Amino acid sequence: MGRKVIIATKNKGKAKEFEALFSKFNLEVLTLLDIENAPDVEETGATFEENAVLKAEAISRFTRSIVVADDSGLVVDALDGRPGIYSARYAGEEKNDEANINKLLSELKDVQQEERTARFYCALAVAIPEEETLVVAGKCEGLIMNERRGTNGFGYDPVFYVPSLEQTMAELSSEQKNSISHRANALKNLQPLIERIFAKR
Ligand SMILES: O=c1nc[nH]c2c1ncn2[C@H]1C[C@H](O)[C@@H](COP(=O)(O)OP(=O)(O)OP(=O)(O)O)O1
Ligand SMILES: [Mg+2]
Repeated sequence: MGRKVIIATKNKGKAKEFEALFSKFNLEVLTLLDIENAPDVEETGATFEENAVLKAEAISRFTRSIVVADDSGLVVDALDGRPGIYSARYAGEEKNDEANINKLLSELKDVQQEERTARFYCALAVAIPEEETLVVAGKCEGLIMNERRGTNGFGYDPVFYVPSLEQTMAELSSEQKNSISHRANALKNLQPLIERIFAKR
C-alpha cells in the first residue's frame, strides 16, 4: 500500500486526533512529529484557510507528498471573533494552552452565560504535487465556561461547553470529540474527495 498522507502539524493533540480520524481510510498517516527537519511555516495569512494553505503547500514542497494542514481556533462572539486565527499565540508567542485559557476567561469575566457563544473552526488544506490545493472547513458550536472542566483533549477544550452533550470538550472521550468536532466536520467535507485524491498514487 503506497498511499501516504502527511499531516502538517507539530501539535500533539491534533496529530492524535488526525491519526484516529484518518484510520478509516486505507492510508499511511505521518505527521511532522515523525519527520526530521521539517521547516517551521509562518502563519502570515489573514484567514484560517490562507494559513492552512501556507502550511500544506510548504510541507508538500519539502516532502513532495500529499499533505493535509489544519489551521484552527476559537471564535468568540462577545470578543468580536477573537482569538480566531491568533488562538495559539493569544497570550504570547510561546503558545501556552494554560495561559491562553487564563486570558480568555479574564477577557470574558463580565460577560453573562447567554452571551458566551463561540465556535471552534477548522480549515483543512490538501496540497497535492502538480495540482491545485483543495480547501474545506468545519465548525463546532458551543459556550465558553467560567472555569475549566475535564482533562481530555488539548488547547481550549476544558472551557468549551458542548450544549448537546452537556459536557465540555475536555470531558468527552476521544471518540465523542472525534464525532462532533470542527476537525471531524471539516474531514466529513473532505471525505468525498479522498478517493479521487489518492486514486492515482
Ligand atoms: O480541538 C481543539 N480543541 C481545543 N483547542 C483547539 C482545538 N483546535 C484548535 N484549538 C486551538 C489550539 C490552538 O490554540 C489553536 C490552533 O492553532 P494552529 O496554528 O491551528 O495549531 P498549532 O499552532 O497548535 O499547530 P500547527 O500549526 O503546527 O498545526 O486553536
Ligand atoms: Mg500554528
